[in-house]
Amino acid sequence: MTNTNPSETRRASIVRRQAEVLREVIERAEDEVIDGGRPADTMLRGLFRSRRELGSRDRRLIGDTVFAFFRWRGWTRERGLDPAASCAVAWRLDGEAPPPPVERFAAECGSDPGGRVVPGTLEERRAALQETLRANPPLDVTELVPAWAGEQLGRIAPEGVAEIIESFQDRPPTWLRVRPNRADRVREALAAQGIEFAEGPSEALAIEGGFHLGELRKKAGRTFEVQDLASQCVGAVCDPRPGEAWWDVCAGAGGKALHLADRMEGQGRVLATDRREGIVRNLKQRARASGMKSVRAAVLDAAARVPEERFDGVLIDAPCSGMGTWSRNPDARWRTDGSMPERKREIQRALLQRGAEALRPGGILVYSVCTLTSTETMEVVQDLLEARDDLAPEAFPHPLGGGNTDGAAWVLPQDGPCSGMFIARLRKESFYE
Ligand SMILES: C[S@@+](CC[C@H](N)C(=O)[O-])C[C@H]1O[C@@H](n2cnc3c(N)ncnc32)[C@H](O)[C@@H]1O
Repeated sequence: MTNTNPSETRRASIVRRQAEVLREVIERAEDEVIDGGRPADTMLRGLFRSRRELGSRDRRLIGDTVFAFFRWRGWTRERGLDPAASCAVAWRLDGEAPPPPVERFAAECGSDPGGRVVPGTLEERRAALQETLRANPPLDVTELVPAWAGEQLGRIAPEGVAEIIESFQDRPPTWLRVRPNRADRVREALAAQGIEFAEGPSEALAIEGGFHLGELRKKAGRTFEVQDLASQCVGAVCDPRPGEAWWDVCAGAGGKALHLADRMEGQGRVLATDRREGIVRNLKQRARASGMKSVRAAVLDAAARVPEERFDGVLIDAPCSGMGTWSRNPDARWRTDGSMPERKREIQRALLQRGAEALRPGGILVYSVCTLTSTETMEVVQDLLEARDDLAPEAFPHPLGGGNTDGAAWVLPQDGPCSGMFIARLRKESFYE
């Protein structure tokens, strides 16, 4: 008769169940994300809604595995490892031993190549995996992104491609934007909840680990917004003054519109538009919850129509290929095709033209995109300057230090660490009207 320990039996059954769910989720991820182009976080949200039996630990395990799978796909799946082995190797490359359900999933497929857990530099991780896989041709850092992306990065940072790709392989912290004069309250609330944080530029705070946003809100109220550091840099480049009127053309959920209003200390006006109705509804709720009376939200297709009013400042945070967000959304690199920058360039050009029309003489136009392609950044600004002789680049201090710019700045993902962003500032000549 064998002696079975009930808690071990229970643990084994949990591991078996989690391994089964992982198998199903990774299969779905291949179909829906790679073939169907659906963002991995949207897929996971849908899955968790339909599978209420999955607890918070299951959800964390699944989420971490799916994101690691996509983060390292260029060296695993794309190099012929099967999905289960790709998951196990991805955990090691992230610097942790694969948890038992991942080990079991890989063992069932008989495919785990093993190897060391490597928390070091990207080159150390590459070398360790090279030794394990004896890959031929040898693994290269540029394989961690699609070839078109490597080529675009080479155009904006010929010497810095490897460093940018390395920054895509680590998860950036969650950044909080502290609202004016609320820094003490936010810090107290974080300390009261035992949430560790680091100080960033302009009172931005970085939280490395997970935390419960709802609980923090209960304690700190609307004294902060969750906003990536690169996105906070856009508000700094706009630098709106109290009393001004600004148009945030592509306001989305309103992160930057609220920042503009805060920087004007509520004494000014921000028209925040987006062509998507649902997101404008969210924006209205968010502005109301933050007590921001100076933000007015409206649905508008800005490529087709501009408001009658003329503005002191126009911000165009345009739709783009999103390469700057690849550390937060590692799956995006495998579902974005190389024609996207060229396709986005068309809408970016149209939005910039409309934005320029809505500026008063002497007004400021700020163009930002969370991407690192040349096609959607310098080339779009060049197109605009060729099309309109009433606009000129205006120098501004780099928002993360490092001196004055000549009218355009890169925020690189390794600078924060944060998302990557391009920001240009132009002024409309005043003698044209
Ligand atoms: C990069 S996102 C904006 C993010 C937002 N500014 C923020 O800080 O959260 C781009 C936005 O542009 C919007 N958009 C795309 N085409 C548009 C158009 N023709 N007119 C207005 N908004 C548009 C999209 O719906 C999307 O929300």
